[in-house]
Amino acid sequence: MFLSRGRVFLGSFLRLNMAQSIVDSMRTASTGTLLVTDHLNYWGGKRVKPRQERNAEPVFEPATGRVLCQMIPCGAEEVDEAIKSAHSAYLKWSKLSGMERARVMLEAARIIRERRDNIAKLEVINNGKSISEALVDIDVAWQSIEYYAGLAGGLAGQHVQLPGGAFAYTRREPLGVCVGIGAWNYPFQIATWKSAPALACGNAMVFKPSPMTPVTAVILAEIYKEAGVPDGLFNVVQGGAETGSLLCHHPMVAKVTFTGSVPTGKKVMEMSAKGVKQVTLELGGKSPLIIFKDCDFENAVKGALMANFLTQGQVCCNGTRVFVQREIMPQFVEEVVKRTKAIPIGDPLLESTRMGALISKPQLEKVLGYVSQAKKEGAKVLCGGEPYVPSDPKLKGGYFMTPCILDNCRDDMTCVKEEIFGPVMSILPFDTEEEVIRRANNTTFGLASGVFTRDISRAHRVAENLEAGTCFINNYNISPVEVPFGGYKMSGFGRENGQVTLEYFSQLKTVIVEMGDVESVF
Ligand SMILES: NC(=O)C1=CN([C@@H]2O[C@H](COP(=O)(O)OP(=O)(O)OC[C@H]3O[C@@H](n4cnc5c(N)ncnc54)[C@H](O)[C@@H]3O)[C@@H](O)[C@H]2O)C=CC1
Ligand SMILES: C[N+](C)(C)CCCC(=O)O
Repeated sequence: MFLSRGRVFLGSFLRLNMAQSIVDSMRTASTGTLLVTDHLNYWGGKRVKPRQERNAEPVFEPATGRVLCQMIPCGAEEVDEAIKSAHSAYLKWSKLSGMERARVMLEAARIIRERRDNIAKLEVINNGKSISEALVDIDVAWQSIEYYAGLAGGLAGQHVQLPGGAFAYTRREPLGVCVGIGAWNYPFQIATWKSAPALACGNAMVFKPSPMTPVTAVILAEIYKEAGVPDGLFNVVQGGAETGSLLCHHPMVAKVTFTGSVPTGKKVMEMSAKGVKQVTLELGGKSPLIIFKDCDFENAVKGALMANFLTQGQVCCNGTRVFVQREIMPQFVEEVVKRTKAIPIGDPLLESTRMGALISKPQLEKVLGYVSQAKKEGAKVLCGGEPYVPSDPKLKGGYFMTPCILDNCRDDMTCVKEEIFGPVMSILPFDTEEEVIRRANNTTFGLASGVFTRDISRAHRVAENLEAGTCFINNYNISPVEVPFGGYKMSGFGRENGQVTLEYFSQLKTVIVEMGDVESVF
């Protein structure tokens, strides 16, 4: 699979050619040196050259602002080819036993584990997050495949006895060709969270990454192929809204699983409704993190940082509304500001870096815009919220900013109501449990929530009353693949991870068997 051909150096850049192992070459790659010229589409078991070069969009390396590659969107014919290739693989894959599918998936998980360092590096170069985080993302990715491989052999129906010796049984069957549409914040991990349960159930998938992060999903496609899936089982089509909408409208698609913003999620649901396709929507959030005065203070401070600053704050489930009980507000603010100021920002490929670059210049500007709007509305910036230029000259064109803490916030401020998707924490004081639950739930979102307290009754009472798909007690933003993840309210529906996700990628057929004679009323 990963044929190693000679590298071509262009000036000081490392240029990678088609079929050359990007992953293997990552060992020597550093920030500011990589150019990807491989074809980024993948179907029928191989990388596919774009049919036309029209509408190419440059893809940037966030840490340097340099062009990393071109993203060339797929048109209707290409989308159709990818879906047909998926359908033919589906016909073979769906006939295998769960155990047979599991064996192939375990091999894919093993290959990812073996190449984790290099896949993580490529993710960092395309996404801008720190390598320490990207390594965790890749681990969560192979764990997800391993987990669903483990469940594949257990997929089964039910036997039901009926009168007169008749009986019925149910077969748990796949849906067919599923479409995955991903966001740019966890490019490789999202592709596995969607494909692992889909493939375990016997489906095929056509995956469209975000146009800003096109490079690692195709590595996953190559790894699945190397592990032994039939050609066409997992395909990658590149593109933005237009390609995404071609996928959602295609009559051979049975289901769409989407991660991204609420407005796009609504469109995906509308388009899917026309073909009565199932949908899973994993959308944004504005999650509350509630810190009671009886918390373990050290853990609560760590939790607040974890809830806000992973992936430069570009995480859907972030706990960006940090409610702190008034009595501990001064100590909390002091400690959280001290630690936020100490976060090392810079070259995301350095092990010591804890915060890299935001995904794009427009995203950086949007986040900085939220900070100035917050100031106008009366919030006080305790630290950060400024563009940041690292001392390393190669990073001067990167999209960096200093992580920001906002105080003097009110529930009606824009920074408290809207998803910022950047490193901006809003701190809000509260007095009572009843009050904080009401305020925490006063949002159209409902993805996640968190509570720090030593009082176990209170912890479970708060968890019960928060309107969100996840509640973290005394931690935040850990992502065990064994438990369901997904939204309440406008944060979406359907789940990813956990056993229940098998339900979202399979359907039950009832088979009724008569053992006697037909009793006809005619
Ligand atoms: N919940 C989450 O994890 C994420 C939330 N967001 C939020 O969304 C904002 C904008 O980010 P975007 O990447 O532009 O999110 P988006 O929701 O526009 O895009 C997500 C995915 O949907 C695709 N898409 C866009 N329009 C489509 C259409 N009409 N039909 C089918 N697919 C379509 C995109 O190409 C991308 O692959 C962010 O600033 C953030 O607030 C963004 C990414 C992830
Ligand atoms: C991995 N985790 C839990 C921090 C975030 C995953 C959800 C997302 O796509 O933003």
